[in-house]
Amino acid sequence: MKDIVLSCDNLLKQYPVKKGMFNKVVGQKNIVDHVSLELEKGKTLAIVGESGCGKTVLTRVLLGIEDKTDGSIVFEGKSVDDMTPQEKSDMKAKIQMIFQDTLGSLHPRMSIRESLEEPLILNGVKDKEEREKIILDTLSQVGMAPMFLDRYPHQLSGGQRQRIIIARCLVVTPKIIFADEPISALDVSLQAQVINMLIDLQDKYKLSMLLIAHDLAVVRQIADQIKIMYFGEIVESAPSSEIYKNAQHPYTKVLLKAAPSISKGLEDAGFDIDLKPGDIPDPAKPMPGCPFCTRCIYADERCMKERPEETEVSPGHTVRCHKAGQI
Ligand SMILES: Nc1ncnc2c1ncn2[C@@H]1O[C@H](COP(=O)(O)OP(=O)(O)OP(=O)(O)O)[C@@H](O)[C@H]1O
Repeated sequence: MKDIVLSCDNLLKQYPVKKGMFNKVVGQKNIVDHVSLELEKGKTLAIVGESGCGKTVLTRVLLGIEDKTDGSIVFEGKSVDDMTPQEKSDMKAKIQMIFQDTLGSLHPRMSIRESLEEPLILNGVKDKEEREKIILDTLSQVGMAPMFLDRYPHQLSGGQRQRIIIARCLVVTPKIIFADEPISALDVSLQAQVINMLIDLQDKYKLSMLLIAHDLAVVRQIADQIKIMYFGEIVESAPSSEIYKNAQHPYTKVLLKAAPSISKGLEDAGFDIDLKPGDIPDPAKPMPGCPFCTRCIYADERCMKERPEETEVSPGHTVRCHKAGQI
């Protein structure tokens, strides 16, 4: 049986559409559009989609930084709607976040030791010696020497800072890590190191990971499950290997083609498709059909008029596309 640590069902996040000099609210736009997902213990779920598709808003709502408009979120078997404020704050402590901006994620005037000590103090670890022991243990887990403790963020390289940010998450023994583009700001040579380290740490601590990325190459090595997000919706969802071998949605195929390291040799498998010149729809002006139809080379009249339902093409592989199986 699956051990689900965090899930959401039909999650909806709307923002008001404002107009005119007085910012009058004239409607609502769906930014996270009825998203459902399950995060399993010790596994990585990747959400992949281009900039602006709603990935960050989804993580903010899941974390409780922003309120959901509708739908449900369940953490360790309990709905967040039924949680006391204390339970909500315990949940937040068990979910830690890694961002891509390594410099902005650490306080510039705090030494590395202070940065690692702060979450421990906030989590009630009162004994200084105990804090130092946890810090030294965690530092070695991320492959950093104790001499870095007295340095400041600007004295570290991007890769070293990302290790410290990961250590800062780990000191409070989280259950889940949300990683928002954790390696996109790093040099290619460092990317593999950080990904390998995350894989090792995940295995060691049985961490669940929600990995946010705009590139399918980045998540290939680490994701167990991949969800492709477009315009606030999950348009394809499958186990990782299935996405790379048997993608069904044209948008997924475009993303595969855009990742040179994985697109090589895949042309014959139908991944050599391009985008039609067209705009991403405006969330403030919802359209009746498939949101991808303005950029899809296969779109026909039905795609313009009728929103595709989610259909299962094989066990655990779902897609929202009228053309699935035909292209
Ligand atoms: N507070 C807000 N009010 C209104 N619209 C917002 C707000 N926050 C985000 N948005 C809009 O929601 C959409 C999704 O934003 P989001 O940051 O989640 O995208 P993303 O997929 O994470 O992009 P990126 O990869 O660039 O971070 C964008 O169009 C953004 O302008």
